[in-house]
Amino acid sequence: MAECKVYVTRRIPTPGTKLLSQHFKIDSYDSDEAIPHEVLVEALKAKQYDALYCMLTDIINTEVLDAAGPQLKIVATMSVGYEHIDLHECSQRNILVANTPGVSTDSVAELTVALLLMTARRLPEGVEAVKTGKWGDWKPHWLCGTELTGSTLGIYGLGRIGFNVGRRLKPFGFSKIFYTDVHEVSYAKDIDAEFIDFDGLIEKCDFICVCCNLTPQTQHMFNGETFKRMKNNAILINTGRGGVIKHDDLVEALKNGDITAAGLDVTEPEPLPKDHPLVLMNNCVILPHMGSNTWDSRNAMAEIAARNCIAAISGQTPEGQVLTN
Ligand SMILES: O=C(O)[C@H](O)CO
Repeated sequence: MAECKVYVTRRIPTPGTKLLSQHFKIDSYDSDEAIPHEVLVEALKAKQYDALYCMLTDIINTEVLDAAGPQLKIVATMSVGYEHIDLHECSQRNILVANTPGVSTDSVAELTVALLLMTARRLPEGVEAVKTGKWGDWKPHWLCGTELTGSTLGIYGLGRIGFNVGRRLKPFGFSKIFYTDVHEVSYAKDIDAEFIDFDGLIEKCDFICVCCNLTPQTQHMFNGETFKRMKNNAILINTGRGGVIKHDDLVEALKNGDITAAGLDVTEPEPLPKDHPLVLMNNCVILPHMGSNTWDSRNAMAEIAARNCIAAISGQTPEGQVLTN
């Protein structure tokens, strides 16, 4: 049997390369930076790769798939999100699509809790004050934040990550946990979470954690109209996808006091320019999309994406197969 070939769009953690090298001849973009789209297209042309191992920064569209050619069996992304891949086009061409579910659940859930606490208790402002010599005498009103105890928590998207955020936050003593999803899920009872529609979620919750994927249904669900209906004391946390929030509207909502604060690990666009109004606001805490940045998660993600490629060339169902139709 001819040797199978994979194109890898970035330097990846060693466990992924090790596994791939047992089954494939590997070509890769030898950089820690994202491959420019036109470079990816050129790299794939006439090379007859069996597998394309990509990242969430690579737009896998018709142009890329045309360049890869009809022998391509799989697009395996080293991410949970797969909104950068044209699923319809892959399905038309019988190309499998696979992601890395499960292995970054804990890391993203942990970071969501950290971001919620950072935002609620204004920790970045405190750290900044110490570093810049603004820590003066103790003052009754200085840097007061919001307590979690007794508040209502809303989780938008109770998948693996949303559930694990709820599980970690429950011991903080929220008076009630609500969740909104496309339908009710039985495991919600393990964290005593109550199903509620989107209107109820935004009107009742003091904290809302966005933990969903970006889909046509979730895109810009948090917009000017939504913010006007949220509680003025509400704090919005997003570790799902930036596109779920309309950022220009969030700027206005934070300025007008429609909501109190926001904590974002994902933004639209990414990276957010350093002079973006949200970056300059004290009531918005922004992290550079680092939810899955732990060695455990990244090594596991690299490995599962490699296993997905191997499954595809062995005629097996990849464990992270995404349904494309
Ligand atoms: O989709 C994912 O896996 C994450 O957003 C990357 O950290």
